[in-house]
Amino acid sequence: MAPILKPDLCVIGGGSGGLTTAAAAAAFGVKVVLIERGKMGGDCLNYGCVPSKALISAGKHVAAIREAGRFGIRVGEPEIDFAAVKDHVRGVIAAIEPNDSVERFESLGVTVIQADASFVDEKTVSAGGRIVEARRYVVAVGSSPLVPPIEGLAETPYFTNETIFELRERPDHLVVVGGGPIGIEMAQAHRRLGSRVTVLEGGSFLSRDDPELTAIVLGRLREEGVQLRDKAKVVGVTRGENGPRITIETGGSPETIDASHLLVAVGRAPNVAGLGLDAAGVDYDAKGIKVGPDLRSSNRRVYAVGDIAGGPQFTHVANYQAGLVLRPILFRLPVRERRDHLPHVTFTDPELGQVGPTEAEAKAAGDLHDVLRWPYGENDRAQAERHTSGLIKLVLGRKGRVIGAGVVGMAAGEITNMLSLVVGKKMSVADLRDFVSPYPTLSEIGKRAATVYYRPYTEKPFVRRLVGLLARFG
Ligand SMILES: Cc1cc2nc3c(=O)[nH]c(=O)nc-3n(C[C@H](O)[C@H](O)[C@H](O)COP(=O)(O)OP(=O)(O)OC[C@H]3O[C@@H](n4cnc5c(N)ncnc54)[C@H](O)[C@@H]3O)c2cc1C
Ligand SMILES: NC(=O)c1ccc[n+]([C@@H]2O[C@H](COP(=O)([O-])OP(=O)(O)OC[C@H]3O[C@@H](n4cnc5c(N)ncnc54)[C@H](O)[C@@H]3O)[C@@H](O)[C@H]2O)c1
Repeated sequence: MAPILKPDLCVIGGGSGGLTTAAAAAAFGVKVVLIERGKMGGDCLNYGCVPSKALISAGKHVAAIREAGRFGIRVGEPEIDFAAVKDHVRGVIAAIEPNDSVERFESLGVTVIQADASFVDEKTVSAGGRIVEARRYVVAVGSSPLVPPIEGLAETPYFTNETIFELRERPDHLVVVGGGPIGIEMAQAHRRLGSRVTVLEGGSFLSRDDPELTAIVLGRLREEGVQLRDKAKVVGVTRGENGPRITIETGGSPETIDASHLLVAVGRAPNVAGLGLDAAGVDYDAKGIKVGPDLRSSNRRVYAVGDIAGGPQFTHVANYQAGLVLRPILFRLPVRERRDHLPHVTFTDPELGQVGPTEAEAKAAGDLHDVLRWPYGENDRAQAERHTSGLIKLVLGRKGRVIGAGVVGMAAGEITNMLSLVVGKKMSVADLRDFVSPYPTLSEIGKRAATVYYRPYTEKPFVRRLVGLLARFG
């Protein structure tokens, strides 16, 4: 029998959160065991961010060719080889894979076990016949596609984010259940690559974002021919003649829609099954492992990061949390997670970014003092790029502090980086006004929105009188 492993740290799950934790801890010379049961890189690399952004990028090229006429360039309708597009997606994963590989982590000094991990008691984990007794554990086991209890779904073939990227023939009519970020990103990409696409959303589309901004994204999808049906709850699925037949409830009598392919994207379920959390004394619920602001579970040796920790489900959040838990684990320092500065971006065209509260959220919390807007149409670079549809909104708290910001438009994800710094560092409109933004860049819209705050000052009689008085002195 192999000897018991007794590392300082055992990380369970080799996705975004787990790999960041393991690599950073190993860099400090700490003994680390990493356990991964599936593909290294987890959801983000294999079934999530990376393949979805690669597919979106292919769709963007199609759109650019179709729009080339606006620049005086004449090209025909692009010919799309769907299987070759999937080769491109596979190629992007392959290019990133070495960073997340077993070989790389072993070269960093991490002991990697490729097996299913399960707690056997509060201090011990078993995986692939090995026993691990670590001083601390970081659980980063992620989430899986939620399969809703829709009648007939289990008996009908359907896709999730774990299978859709393997599909090599172009869907004739893709019906997407769920109008969250997965559904909307996948809908636009498939439409651009030549499929008919219908999205069925039981509530409202992209409901976590500002409706004033999402309206611009949804308008674009409709213009491109995506059928968007909100308040259309899917209640049943059967096998139709050419694929799944979907029944929706829209308030009136039920309606049916025929698809060639069905993609289910209705949220995520935490990967708690088989993890032995009860044996470990780790409390959990339907959202995942229950953690405090220090990301520690009810078992003081066990921390949780990423999707399993029950908070916002993004790779950058998993990475941020990985950075946080290392402080108590390595340096015995206290730590407190912040959520008010976490950004997210939906990679549609136009992109949609948000950091901190939306206007409605700030209002509901009683924190809203002002909202500043600046349209893309008033930005010279947006004009040169002919991408003038878009808007930035700065949500202000007391004394001109930027507590939230949303942006929709070309490269909104990149602009969200700057806004994330502004909100995270608790900056004010004065900071945005005073920094020098290179011309002509799209990011200038942040600065221009900030100047709106000062417009009323130019109208104040006192200020005008003072300027007039000073002018007399030459
Ligand atoms: C289609 C899609 C697109 C997305 N796009 C974006 C995006 O653009 N930007 C963004 O920020 N986020 C995006 N996300 C979300 C992002 O992928 C997740 O938030 C992120 O992967 C979470 O990281 P994690 O470490 O918590 O989990 P994961 O990356 O999923 O890693 C968990 C790992 O744990 C392993 N595991 C599970 N149970 C066990 C066990 N018992 N023993 C051993 N190993 C186990 C799994 O095999 C997996 O590899 C997207 C998600 C999807 C589905
Ligand atoms: N760009 C990004 O950062 C990005 C991209 C994709 C996914 N993600 C992450 O993955 C998570 C999961 O995304 P998601 O889109 O699957 O989930 P989601 O929870 O954001 O959206 C699911 C949608 O499905 C709808 N729905 C549920 N049951 C339904 C039914 N029976 N009929 C019709 N509609 C129904 C819900 O009303 C909801 O709007 C996101 O929350 C996000 O954290 C991030």
